[in-house]
Amino acid sequence: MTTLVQTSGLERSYGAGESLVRAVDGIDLAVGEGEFVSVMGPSGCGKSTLLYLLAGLLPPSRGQITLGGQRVERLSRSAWARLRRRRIGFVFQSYNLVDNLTVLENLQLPGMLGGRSGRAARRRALTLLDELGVADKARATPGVLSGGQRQRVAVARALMNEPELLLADEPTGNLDSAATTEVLGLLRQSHRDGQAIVLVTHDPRVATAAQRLVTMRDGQVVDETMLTAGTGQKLHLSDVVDNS
Ligand SMILES: Nc1ncnc2c1ncn2[C@@H]1O[C@H](COP(=O)(O)OP(=O)(O)OP(=O)(O)O)[C@@H](O)[C@H]1O
Repeated sequence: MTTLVQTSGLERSYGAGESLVRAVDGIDLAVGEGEFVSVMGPSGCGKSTLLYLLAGLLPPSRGQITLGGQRVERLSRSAWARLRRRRIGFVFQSYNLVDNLTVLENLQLPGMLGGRSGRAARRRALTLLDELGVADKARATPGVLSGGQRQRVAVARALMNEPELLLADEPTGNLDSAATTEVLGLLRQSHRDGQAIVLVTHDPRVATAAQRLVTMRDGQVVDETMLTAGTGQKLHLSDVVDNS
């Protein structure tokens, strides 16, 4: 498998002196093209920080990040923003949709920022909304949608520019069981279509949709388990008990 993203000695601290927190403390992680990796671990172990570092939303304190063969850890904010628009999709637990835009506009905008014409962005947005089962909500604003529908829209937005890497931070954290199943189905389908995914979750059911489970503790990777994709067959849930 060709490596898509790789970190080496990745570190990120917050604060200084006695209040210094080593949120990510020396992580070497490689994710292959089209690979689906989930990350679990107790609350505060650095999962979100790791994801934000991979997205260039936070600069590392130390270490390297290589994306598609390019060293990216020292890119400027604006260079990261350009790179993210083209190559990385991000799904947040709290959806982060723009409330005063319609669903269609929420997708069209990043599509246009990613280089599509208004018409092409609209076409792509409508196709995605259709594939993700929320086409009938295109003209609604996010406020009238259920949590599950909002997260479908957020996944669609993340996929607008056909990113090589989809990063998802607790995408089902605010959803009930039925909506979790729906969003998980979308991620699985997207992975079957060749999408590389790194997913942070507290939910073992969600984690086992991946091909590989990475367990973190205290800012470090303490275990990596290969899963039988989507079945969790090789996973012993007692090994990944989430203490949060
Ligand atoms: N902006 C910040 N300033 C200071 N400390 C922070 C900041 N963001 C995170 N931290 C600290 O860094 C550590 C890792 O936080 P992070 O949110 O990455 O963990 P997490 O595993 O994602 O937690 P959770 O599962 O609760 O979301 C925690 O101790 C947290 O309190």
